Amino acid sequence: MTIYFYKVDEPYGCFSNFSPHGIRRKGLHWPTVEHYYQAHKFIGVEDESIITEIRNAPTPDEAAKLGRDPSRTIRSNWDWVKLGIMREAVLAKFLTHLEIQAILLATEDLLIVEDSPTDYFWGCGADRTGQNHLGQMLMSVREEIRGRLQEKASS
Ligand SMILES: Nc1c(N[C@@H]2O[C@H](COP(=O)(O)O)[C@@H](O)[C@H]2O)[nH]c(=O)[nH]c1=O
Repeated sequence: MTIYFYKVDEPYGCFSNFSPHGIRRKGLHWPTVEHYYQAHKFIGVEDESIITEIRNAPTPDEAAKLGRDPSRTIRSNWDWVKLGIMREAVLAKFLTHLEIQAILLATEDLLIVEDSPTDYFWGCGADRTGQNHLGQMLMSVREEIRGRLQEKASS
């Protein structure tokens, strides 16, 4: 069995970066992982006010829209750093919100796939041949949390 997810209001919607599970990083609150991810496209760029604008966006869709605005220049090393930034945020999300941590752990060793019809990097794309980096990340976070809990139980 494979777990497919995409929209927040569909099964396993809590695995989406758009789910309403905030994280705290370096003293700041981020309403969703998507807000955090999109804002980090602009660290070190000339006008960093966009970072606050994205953090304050009323919805993750609005944050993504701002982050994807083609008229703005994103940091030049984005493709090198985006996986690390996303993992940090996804791990923080599942360490913070125990009710969704339980949902993630209950998937045991099942394959998790972001069933995005358009995204062949984070998701599987329309024909399901995409790289599924978000699904892979969720499985790696699942493994890490499982290890941490085992360590805690045996100490
Ligand atoms: N879930 C979901 C999306 N997918 C998310 O989009 C992000 C990638 O953004 P980018 O690097 O700017 O292309 C990443 O968090 C991926 O999981 N996109 C959407 O427009 N709506 C949605 O409900």
